[in-house]
Amino acid sequence: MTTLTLADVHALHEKVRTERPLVHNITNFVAMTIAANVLLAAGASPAMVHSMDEVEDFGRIARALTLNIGTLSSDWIAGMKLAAAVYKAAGKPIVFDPVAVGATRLRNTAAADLVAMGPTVIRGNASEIMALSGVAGLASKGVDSSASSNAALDSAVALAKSSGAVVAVTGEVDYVTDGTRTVAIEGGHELMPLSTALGCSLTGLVGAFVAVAPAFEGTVAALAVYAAAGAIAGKRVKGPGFLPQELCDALYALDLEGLKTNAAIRSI
Ligand SMILES: Nc1ncnc2c1ncn2[C@@H]1O[C@H](COP(=O)(O)OP(=O)(O)O)[C@@H](O)[C@H]1O
Ligand SMILES: Cc1ncsc1CCOP(=O)(O)O
Ligand SMILES: [Mg+2]
Repeated sequence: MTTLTLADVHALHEKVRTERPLVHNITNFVAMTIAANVLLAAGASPAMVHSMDEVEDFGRIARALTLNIGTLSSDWIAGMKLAAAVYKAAGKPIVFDPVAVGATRLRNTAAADLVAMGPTVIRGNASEIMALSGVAGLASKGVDSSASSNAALDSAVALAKSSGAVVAVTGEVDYVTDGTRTVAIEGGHELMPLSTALGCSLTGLVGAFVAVAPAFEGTVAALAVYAAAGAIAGKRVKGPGFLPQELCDALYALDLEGLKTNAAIRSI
């Protein structure tokens, strides 16, 4: 298998910057502003809209949909299902972020239903990917992971096989798998989990990349770009407070040199 190179990743980032794809995000209240800024800084165009009454119209103009169950309620679930059906019918990519799945019955049922609708990509932390793939007896800590991404790799592969989606499990090392091919992406910074909504924002960024590239390559590229920008930002800050702002500045300025110095992709 030929691994995506960092030059390929940079070319896809330039494609995002040139095409500026509109990404429709039904995301949580915590992430809305941070994720929108991440998408803008990386060169895409975000819309953070969740009304059921606007799904059909946005489905005509947006190039990808992201669904995030972070601040869930019953009416939002109905809106997400409608949106998933509209984008699926239009043949446009859907990225699903199963925030805190495993913590409540509402989330477990909603996540299972959304996975059954056939998302293009599922992106979550280790605990979420393990819970979604059916690992029993997990103690959920809510939105934060209590496991390493390495421990979730088998679950990610199993989930990719059972769902047909490309699965990205993030953490100290990120992994992307379609059930057959698996790559690891290194980079990022240990402060990233201490700043809220950076995972949710990455899910939005995956939406932008899969709008302009096939699901597996687009997901790897989005994670590599984010890993490099996260590493650059982490070196600039004194703590988590200004990390989102530095991350946006790093995404905005990211070039091939910055990618090569701060991220790595390897086949496993
Ligand atoms: N220990 C770490 N070292 C480097 N990067 C990390 C670390 N933990 C998380 N990240 C990065 O933070 C981002 C969010 O991942 P994660 O924390 O797993 O998701 P979530 O915020 O949904 O829990 C990803 O880009 C991931 O690579
Ligand atoms: C803190 C919090 N509570 C509900 S959603 C949310 C944001 C979670 O963001 P992330 O999964 O990117 O850490
Ligand atoms: Mg998350």
